Amino acid sequence: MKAAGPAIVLNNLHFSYGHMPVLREINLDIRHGEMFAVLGPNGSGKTTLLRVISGFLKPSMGDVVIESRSIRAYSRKNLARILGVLPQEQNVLPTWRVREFVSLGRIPYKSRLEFAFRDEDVQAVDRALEMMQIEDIQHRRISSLSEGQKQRVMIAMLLAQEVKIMLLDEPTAHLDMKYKNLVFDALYDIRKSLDITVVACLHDPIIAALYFDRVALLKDGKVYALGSPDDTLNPSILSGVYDTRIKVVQDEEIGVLLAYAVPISRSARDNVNEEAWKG
Ligand SMILES: Nc1ncnc2c1ncn2[C@@H]1O[C@H](COP(=O)(O)OP(=O)(O)OP(=O)(O)O)[C@@H](O)[C@H]1O
Repeated sequence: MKAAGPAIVLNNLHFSYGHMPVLREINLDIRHGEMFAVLGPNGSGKTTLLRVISGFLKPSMGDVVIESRSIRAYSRKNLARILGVLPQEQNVLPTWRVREFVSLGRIPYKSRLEFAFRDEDVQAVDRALEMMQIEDIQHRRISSLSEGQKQRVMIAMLLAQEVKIMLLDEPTAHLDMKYKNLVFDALYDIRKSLDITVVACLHDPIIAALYFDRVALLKDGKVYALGSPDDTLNPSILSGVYDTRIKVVQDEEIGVLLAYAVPISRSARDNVNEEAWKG
């Protein structure tokens, strides 16, 4: 049954590393089953925001509410049954085999006394391997995989964990175009069928436009814009966030806005008025 209220609420969230403020006045409600993208320039606070939402970092002020309860009220194990994190940097023992690693997603369902795998655990691992199309490499060691294959293994582990909320930090950074879409197509489908909420930090506004319901654009640790991809991924907002010239074209076939930064060398060559893009 769907829980009442949003999946995640951030109330007046602030975070500082020492004396350096990184997140300021963040107020967000993220709905159940929503695909929610966080975009923004390097250093704008995206990873820090995910770490605060995951409970890895404690906010200096404000609160994180997960499924209507403050994150402070959860034990680590209970939180791990609801929320799974794919960090940007993964420390994975290279000697693990793919299937063993994906099976770690079942640990939050085990007690200290019972570690045996039941049928439901085996099925969850099989489903996760299939969704990420990595059944054929399930017996290989992680150290022998390409970066893109490793990334799919990491996501499969979260799928085996059967979490309700996935926090993904640049989940497809190492993937080629085909596998980028494979990962987001899979996430798009499973969040619909399993009502999973996906929050992902991204650098690619095209992926945000293709797959995500809403986008928060961060700048200097604050929410600069929030709304649907159509409302936020426009040249005026993007140019303001990234402080460079952004062009947006409409894809007629799939009806989404595709945004990209215009190379400065090309702007100069085409004699573009450099002030015009600032809108
Ligand atoms: N462990 C840390 N200690 C001190 N400062 C940090 C730490 N981690 C990040 N910062 C600083 O906090 C700010 C936000 O960093 P964060 O990694 O959250 O940004 P980001 O938007 O995810 O960047 P990127 O797009 O480059 O991954 C940056 O100025 C960064 O240097």
